Formats: sequence, C-alpha cells, structure tokens
Amino acid sequence: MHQPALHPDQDDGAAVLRSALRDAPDEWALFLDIDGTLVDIAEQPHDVRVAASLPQDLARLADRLGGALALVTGRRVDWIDAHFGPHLFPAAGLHGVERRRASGELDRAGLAPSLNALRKDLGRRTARMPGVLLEDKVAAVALHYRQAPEREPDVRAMMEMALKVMGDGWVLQHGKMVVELRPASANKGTALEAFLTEPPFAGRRPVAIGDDVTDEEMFRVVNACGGLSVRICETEAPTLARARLASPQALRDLVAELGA
Ligand SMILES: O=P(O)(O)OC[C@H]1O[C@H](O[C@H]2O[C@H](CO)[C@@H](O)[C@H](O)[C@H]2O)[C@H](O)[C@@H](O)[C@@H]1O
Ligand SMILES: [Mg+2]
Repeated sequence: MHQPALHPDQDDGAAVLRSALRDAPDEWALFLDIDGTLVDIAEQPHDVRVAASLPQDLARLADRLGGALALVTGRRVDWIDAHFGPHLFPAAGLHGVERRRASGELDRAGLAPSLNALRKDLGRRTARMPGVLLEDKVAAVALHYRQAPEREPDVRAMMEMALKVMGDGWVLQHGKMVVELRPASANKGTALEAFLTEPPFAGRRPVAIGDDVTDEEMFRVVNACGGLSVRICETEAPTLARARLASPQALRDLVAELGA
C-alpha cells in the first residue's frame, strides 16, 4: 500500500476541522483516538494524564455534534470510562474489538482461555527483561519496550511466537514502542464503519483523528466516504491522512474551542 508522507507544512488540520465542525456540526461525526492524540505519550501506559478539563470539553463538543462523537482506541472501554467519566462516550476499545454504541449497548471481546497461559509465560519471560513491560488488557496483551528500545527485536520475536500459539483469529498490532496481540475480529476501520450505520452517526460524514499506524484503518474508511482524516504528527510521517495537527495539545485546544 502506498502511503505518501504527510509533510509538516501540509494541510492545516485545525483550519479544516474548524470549518467542518464549527460551521456544520449537524453534518459531521467525530472519531478520536486517545494515546498520542487526546493525551500526550508517557513513559508507561499508567503514567498518562488526562487533562482535568478534557472530559467535560469532549462532552460539550459531543453535545454540539448531536452525540456523534466516539473514542476509538487500543485501550479497554473500562479504561476509557475510568479516565473520561462520568460521561460515557460511545467507544471502540482494543482497536475496535469491543464497542459501545451510543445507545449504551456494549459488545465485549470474548475471553480466550489459551491467552491466560500465554500471558503467564510472557510475564515470566519479561520479568527477566528490565524495561520491557507487559500490559494485561484481559482479552488482549501488549508488550511495551519504550524503556528498553534495544529489546525491540526480542519483543517482536516473542510476540511472533505468541501469535503462532494463538493461531487463526489473532493478529499482532504494532504501535509506538509496543507490540500487541489481539483478536482479529475487528479493527478501528471496521469499528468506525459500524458506528456509521447507527444513530446518531448514520448520515453524517466522518472525521477521524489519530497518531499511529492503527489509525490508518480509520483514515482509509474516512477517505473512501468523503470524510476528513487528520494525523497528529510533528514530523513527516507516511500516512493516508490528508491533514495534520502538530500535537495532542493542539487538538485539546481545538476541542475546548469548538465545544464552547
Ligand atoms: O489507540 P490509542 O488510543 O492510541 O492506544 C494505543 C496504545 O496506547 C498505549 O500505549 C502507548 O501509550 C503509552 C502511554 O503514553 C506509551 O507508554 C506506549 O509506549 C504507547 O505504545 C496503551 O498502553 C495501549 O494499550 C494502547 O493500545
Ligand atoms: Mg494513538
């Protein structure tokens, strides 16, 4: 797949987003990634800080969009609620594998007993690898190497083996200094498509904002149906997104502005 690099000077995402979401809020649906997009990247998954005003700003913007705002993330939906509550946003977790509709109905990921043994084995191995962190996502598992970048080849090799153990129906999801093993049943693009068939998203044009390879599936869907794709990136990055924002802070400022 050819992915042209998005140049830092290319298409100002803020201007594009303002003219869509402020001028025609009834026409658009907004899909937002979390890590690296709404919140700054931190050394470890549990170190992230959700800005105190962000959940309320998002809830106000969701209100302006008639509720057509969803969080689409690699995190679990339970994690989203713990960090973005009390408002329960429509959400896709585990890269689309679990999904809560605007109605509140939640499709959870099925639990695979074989993952438990595998998780224990990965835990034993990574205990001997300082700086490599196992993130237990219940229906998925992630190995982070941000604090030990030299371990990337070992992490990749371990996860390739883990994928073989789990077999069909599972995929490796690469991300920022992380490799995740998750069910292959969905991705962020299919989750976005599913939202677009339901109220209040149906009939609206999608806007997707993300920062990572997992968000490219959303960008593909959005581009195909005449929506807006925006990548958070400070430098050039190969991407399908057609506009850019410089940082999560730039997006948070915009969310506050558009919701006010
Ligand atoms: O889809 P996202 O909302 O972007 O979530 C992707 C993964 O984000 C988290 O890991 C990433 O962020 C951590 C905190 O900033 C960082 O330490 C790590 O290096 C990044 O890979 C999260 O831990 C994963 O579960 C998400 O899938
Ligand atoms: Mg992200």
